[in-house]
Parts: sequence; C-alpha cells; structure tokens
Amino acid sequence: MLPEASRTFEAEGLSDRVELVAGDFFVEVPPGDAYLIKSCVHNFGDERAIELLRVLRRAGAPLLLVETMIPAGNEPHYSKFDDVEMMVIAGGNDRTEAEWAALVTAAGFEPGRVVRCDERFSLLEAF
Ligand SMILES: C[S@@+](CC[C@H](N)C(=O)[O-])C[C@H]1O[C@@H](n2cnc3c(N)ncnc32)[C@H](O)[C@@H]1O
Repeated sequence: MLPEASRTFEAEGLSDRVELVAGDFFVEVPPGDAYLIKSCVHNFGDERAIELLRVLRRAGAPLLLVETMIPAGNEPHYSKFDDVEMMVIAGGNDRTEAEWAALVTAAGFEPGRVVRCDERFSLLEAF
C-alpha cells in the first residue's frame, strides 16, 4: 500500500508535505494533531468499527470521519447502493448521521458537527 501511496503523492507534487507511515488501525495509529479517516469504517460492522474507533480515541486527538451518510426517506442516494455493496463485499455497512454519531459515541468520542462535502460524502467531527 505504501509504494502506491508514495507514487500518488509524487504524481501530485505533494511528497515533501507528507510522511507516509505503515500500520494497522486496529492496533495503533501514529501520533497526530487530528485524524482524518475516509471510507474505511464503513467496511466494518458495528463491533469491529467501534474497536477501530477506540484505537483512534486512545490516540487522544480530534477525529474527522468522512463517510457516506444515508439520508432519511426513500429517495435514491449513492449511500443506499454503497450500503448494500459494503454488506456484500466486506460485511460492513453505511449509516445514517444518527447511527454514525452513536458509533463514535460508543467508542468514547463526543460527536460534533456534520458537514456535507458533496453529493456522496459528509464529514463528522468527533472530539
Ligand atoms: C475503501 S478503502 C478507502 C481508501 C481511501 N481512504 C479512500 O477513501 O479512497 C479502505 C482502506 O482501508 C485500509 N485498511 C483496511 N484495513 C486496515 C487496517 N487494519 N489498518 C490500516 N488500514 C487498513 C485499506 O488498505 C484501504 O486503503
């Protein structure tokens, strides 16, 4: 994974602005001022997702969680397709805003604002 990430940052001219560190987010994350994690937690069901989030909580910095958030109602939305895809390929699932907030709370965070990034993704702050 690191060589691929390294090539991507190099291609974007950003190599001098990052330090790439390999690791297992179920075990430990490197020290940081904040953690941004995108499209990873939806790969896991609640039990495993809470384990992962507890590792981030132990690291002691704010969390910026970027995921699809299932809107209320029966209108078509990307997250509803993604929810089924995650269930089938990974045993995970997408979640509503309230479910994401409950998940981070179960891991010891206090949920903050939700910011809509685009049609697909929202960012949930957690402290
Ligand atoms: C769906 S991809 C999302 C990748 C990227 N964040 C994005 O939004 O395109 C899930 C990522 O989680 C990483 N991952 C899975 N298990 C992991 C673990 N135990 N520790 C660290 N990363 C892991 C995979 O390598 C993969 O890059």
